[in-house]
Amino acid sequence: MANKELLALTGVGKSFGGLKAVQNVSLTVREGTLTALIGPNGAGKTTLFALMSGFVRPDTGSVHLAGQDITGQAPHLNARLGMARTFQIVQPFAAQTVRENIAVGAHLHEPRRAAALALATEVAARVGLAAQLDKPASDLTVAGRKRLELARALATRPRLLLLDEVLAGLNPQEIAEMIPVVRGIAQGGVTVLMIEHVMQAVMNLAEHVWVLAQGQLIAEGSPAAVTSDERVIEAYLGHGTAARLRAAAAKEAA
Ligand SMILES: Nc1ncnc2c1ncn2[C@@H]1O[C@H](COP(=O)(O)OP(=O)(O)OP(=O)(O)O)[C@@H](O)[C@H]1O
Repeated sequence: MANKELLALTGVGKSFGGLKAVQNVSLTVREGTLTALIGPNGAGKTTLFALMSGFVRPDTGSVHLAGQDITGQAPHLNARLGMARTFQIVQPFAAQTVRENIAVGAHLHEPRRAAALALATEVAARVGLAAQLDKPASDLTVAGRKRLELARALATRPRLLLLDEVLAGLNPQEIAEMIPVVRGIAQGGVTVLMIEHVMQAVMNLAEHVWVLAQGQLIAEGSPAAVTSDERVIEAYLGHGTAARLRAAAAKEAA
């Protein structure tokens, strides 16, 4: 039997002035899945995350979390319902330790300081930051900051985690090290939806992929299916690319 619907978007749209950043997007994220949202630069992915999580109110359509209408509801209320989000640009409290930074997330459900710090320690182990807990956040490398961003979100004990390019800016080795961290989070029972440009990670991790181009969903399916979809190739590489690639392959085979 298919898993329960956790997040459902119906006809969601948002314009900025004359620019239709997201248009009529409907999709359903099922509980316990690890899925991805991909698309060329400026396709509307981050805006769609903002619409899901309440940072931006949609002009049209609705957003439901576990059956509850949360359309336009403020992010901190959505966080209480179990939705956490990371940001592309990581901004830790630089002077605070890694443990204290993670505890900020833990305070969502845990008012007691000692308990929040204990949860921070536990979460740090899940993202490979256990050895860095007492360092100031400013000492972390880019890869470390990405892990910290993940840990802060995880410390809110989310049911649904929205990851906005957690692999951006990492080198191939750091990416390879981060992939099992993300998989481990999903295996721990958190539903994960990630925006990701690193296709190796999408192929490796996602069981289902949505493709956004110019604000609209143009394809969805398994990673293998969407990356061989002509509309997707054209959206990334420009009109006529699929035909050119086919012609080049035919020429090579001849
Ligand atoms: N607050 C805003 N005001 C005006 N325009 C915006 C705003 N936020 C996003 N946009 C525009 O909406 C479009 C979609 O942007 P968005 O950041 O959602 O795309 P993206 O797919 O996340 O891109 P990238 O992969 O480059 O991060 C872009 O043309 C962007 O310039």
